[in-house]
Amino acid sequence: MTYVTFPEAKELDFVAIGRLCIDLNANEIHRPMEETMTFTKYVGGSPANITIGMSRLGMKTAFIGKIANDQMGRFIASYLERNAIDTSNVVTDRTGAVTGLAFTEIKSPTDCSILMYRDNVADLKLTPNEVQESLIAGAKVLLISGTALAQSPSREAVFQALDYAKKHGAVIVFDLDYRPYTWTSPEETAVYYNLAAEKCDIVLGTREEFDMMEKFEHNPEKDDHITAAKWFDYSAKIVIIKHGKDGSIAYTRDGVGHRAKSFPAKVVKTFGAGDSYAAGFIYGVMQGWTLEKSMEYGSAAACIVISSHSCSDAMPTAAAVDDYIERCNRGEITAS
Ligand SMILES: Nc1ncnc2c1ncn2[C@@H]1O[C@H](COP(=O)(O)OP(=O)(O)O)[C@@H](O)[C@H]1O
Ligand SMILES: O=C(O)C[C@@H](O)[C@H](O)C(=O)COP(=O)(O)O
Repeated sequence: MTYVTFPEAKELDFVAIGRLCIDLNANEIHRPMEETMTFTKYVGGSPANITIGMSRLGMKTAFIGKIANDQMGRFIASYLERNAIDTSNVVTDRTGAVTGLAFTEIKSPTDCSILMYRDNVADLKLTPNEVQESLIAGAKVLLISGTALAQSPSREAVFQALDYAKKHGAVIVFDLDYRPYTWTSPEETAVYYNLAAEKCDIVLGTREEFDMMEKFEHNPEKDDHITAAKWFDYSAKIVIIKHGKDGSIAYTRDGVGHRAKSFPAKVVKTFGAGDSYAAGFIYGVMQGWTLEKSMEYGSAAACIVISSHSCSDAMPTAAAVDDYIERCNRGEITAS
């Protein structure tokens, strides 16, 4: 059964809009940030990670965003280019804005946190008139990410991109990617998330992220069915609610909740799971696979990334995901 139809005659498979940042992942793991002395630098930012994941899986990709006019911004642009991502709509800021930094703390495989430095960041300065209509017109999928809605003018740039995607028939994916520190109030957050979600074909988020969106709803039991059903009155065809290592459920308009098996992983850190899952899942549905198989693919990609030190740089190729699934099926990989 096909739940989403992707436009065929478009040369670009996937374009994402949102933040391009730097992850600084602790080298000395299993200790608090206070005791961490060295970090490894990677490209970061959830939509950037997903785009790198899609590119590694063999998809033709592009990114719409804004980078700082400094060494970090140039590092990001060159990493995207080396990963075959079209950067023609990656704009350089001219106002002195900086690159967002995410310092990660890896206290244990289950206790990880992120310390964000996001004052005056370039990514939130993308303006609507910098979004290229022609790029979105030529793409099968537009992915938006919630953090870009946190401030103007990036917020308006995302709504402009949504408008172009609707006009040109791109499938719109919304990764909720809720990062509270970028927002000023829960009410503002819920309003803008809901306005954007109304326009999207596929909505992906954790239970906690959907809870945030239900600020003005009545769902006391945090029932996934109730959460998903709301979006089928708008544009959504698939709503995925993720539950960490307990897996995820994809709801469809027929009321069915599709579940897929998850895989064991030797977990180094928890972050990066959602981004790699999104890349694997979107890749799968674009191949015409069942939702279950696509979710499995996303889960296996997530296992590879959480077993690694980075998010972006660890994004697997299709051969690596296939190999991981085969090794799990042969019982060669066990949980940590
Ligand atoms: N410890 C784990 N072991 C195996 N798979 C995991 C683990 N944590 C996450 N995953 C996989 O990654 C997916 C997304 O993870 P989740 O933690 O829900 O997202 P996010 O990183 O956005 O919070 C899950 O649905 C699951 O398939
Ligand atoms: O999104 C960011 O700015 C930081 C990411 O690069 C980071 O590594 C991360 O948190 C990944 O998010 P997740 O996949 O939702 O766990």
